Amino acid sequence: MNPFVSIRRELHQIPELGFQEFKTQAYLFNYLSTLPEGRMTIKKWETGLFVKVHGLNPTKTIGYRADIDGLPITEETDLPFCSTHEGRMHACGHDFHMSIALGVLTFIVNNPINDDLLFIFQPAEEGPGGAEPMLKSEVMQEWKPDMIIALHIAPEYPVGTIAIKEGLLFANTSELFIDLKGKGGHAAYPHKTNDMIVAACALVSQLQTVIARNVDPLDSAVITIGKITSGTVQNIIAERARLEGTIRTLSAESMVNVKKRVEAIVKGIEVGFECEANIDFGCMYHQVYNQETLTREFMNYIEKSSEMSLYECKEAMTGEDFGYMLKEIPGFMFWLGVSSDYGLHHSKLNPNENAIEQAIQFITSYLVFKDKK
Ligand SMILES: CC(=O)N[C@@H](CCC[C@H](N)C(=O)O)C(=O)O
Repeated sequence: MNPFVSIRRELHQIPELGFQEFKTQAYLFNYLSTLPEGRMTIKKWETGLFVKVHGLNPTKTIGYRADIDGLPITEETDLPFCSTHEGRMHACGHDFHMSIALGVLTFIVNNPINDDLLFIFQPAEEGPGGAEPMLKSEVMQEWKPDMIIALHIAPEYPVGTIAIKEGLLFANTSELFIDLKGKGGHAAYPHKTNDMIVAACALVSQLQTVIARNVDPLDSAVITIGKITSGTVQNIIAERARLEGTIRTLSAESMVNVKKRVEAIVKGIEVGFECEANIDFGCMYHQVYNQETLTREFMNYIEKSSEMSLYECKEAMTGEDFGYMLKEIPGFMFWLGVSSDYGLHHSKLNPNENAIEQAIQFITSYLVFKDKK
């Protein structure tokens, strides 16, 4: 078996949430310690790592970022190497991202190029966001790369495909947490209570009118409520409800407008249901915007290669805090086809592992091409 497939399987078994990636960090660190000393400098940052691979005669530094956190999902794949952490799963492919990054890093350590490379193993991409604080860290300021790249697995594309576009690739995002507090009581006396389950249901429906009626149909936005918590038992009217969700917009202006509308609607619920409401917009991610020249050059490189097919995709409503890095450092992100029947954030996501070796070879050859360019 390809060693980086084994590594992926080992990492797959130990998914950890954002800023709790202690075992993952130790695993990465231990692996890196097996590589020849002298060619690398490793610096720990929170639960992540910066690894500088020293070039032979550097004129620039190329950054490569891999995110390392898992999701609060109970895995349902039945794979022999499925998650050993209850209620946690690498359901967004970060196990792939890490093993591919280690494969590329290993190749370059053993076959040095002229330029320096900076590998960034970043915690907390799923939230609350590790990219922005990592970018502001002293290490990054000292080792700031001249360009930076990252990939994300794409279950919907076949292995051997890279999907990418110039400019906007991923949306602006904001988390959304809404707490409602009313008056609970006996199920048989609704007139003496303010039922927060009824209020929460009304709120979910009304929030969808923001997308349908307040956003230009030629723009795009999403409000998803992914979790509602409320109630204690079947015959008690719920005093509290909590809605957890996310807002996505293609433009930064739309995000401001959508948030204003969310606030107005929540105010209306407060008045209409005589309850207290609190909104917390949680963490926000800047859009992922691919720098045009570097992206076009990469696309041309794919087209000339026999290893990968290029698919020029549309932008997606997914979010990625890599957007913060791209805001300050020119570069791009791309989708790597891994053909899985189940999508990202699904408990049965099962990406095709053949994509790992292919990606390592392709990215390595691209870095060699970029060397000294
Ligand atoms: C690629 C991907 O799936 N990223 C996540 C990022 C989540 C950001 C934040 N927790 C939010 O929900 O807004 C995504 O859900 O798109």
